Amino acid sequence: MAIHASGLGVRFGDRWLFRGLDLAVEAGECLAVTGDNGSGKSTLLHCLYGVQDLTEGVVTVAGRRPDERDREFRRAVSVVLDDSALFEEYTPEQHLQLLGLADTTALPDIPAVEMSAGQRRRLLLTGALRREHSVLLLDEPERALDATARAWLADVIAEAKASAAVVIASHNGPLVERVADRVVEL
Ligand SMILES: Nc1ncnc2c1ncn2[C@@H]1O[C@H](COP(=O)(O)OP(=O)(O)OP(=O)(O)O)[C@@H](O)[C@H]1O
Repeated sequence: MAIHASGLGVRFGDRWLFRGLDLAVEAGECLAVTGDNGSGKSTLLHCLYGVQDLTEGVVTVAGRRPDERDREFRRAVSVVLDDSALFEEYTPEQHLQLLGLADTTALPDIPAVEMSAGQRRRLLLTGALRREHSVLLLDEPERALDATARAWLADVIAEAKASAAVVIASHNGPLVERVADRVVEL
């Protein structure tokens, strides 16, 4: 099982965001996490990437305890959690070169700092989707994308699912409908 979690719980102060959550996702599957603003979707993805401590429960991702400082873990797990993971002075081509990939994005040849929110999002998603991975974690991947880019996104997630276990947090009904095999509502 690529992602296995049992009895997950996160509490901030005296409020449990979620508790007693069990998850199992294998390669070839996409789990969508849905729920209102503030229900804990991003927090759950952060737990799966090891950047948020659990209050309760046990989780393994790609056979390991999530820890973003662990090279082997990072090698297996591709993520887009927010838009901060860009080098502001680097162009799309330079970003993709860092991953050993050719630039096929058709994004403008300008530094990230000058790009629009949707262009930044597409660059991050392209890097995460095209680098090798066995687990893919995407937090609101549709954020800032126009209709054309949302259609592209649904296609590339459906493709990625063939060889990876995928978890997306999303507010986008059509995307969830298209790519998700199962939905967990927080
Ligand atoms: N480190 C923290 N300390 C205290 N509260 C936190 C912390 N991180 C998140 N929260 C709270 O937990 C709740 C859930 O946040 P989270 O970002 O996981 O929700 P979400 O479902 O992703 O929301 P959205 O749909 O708006 O993106 C929010 O009320 C947030 O303020």
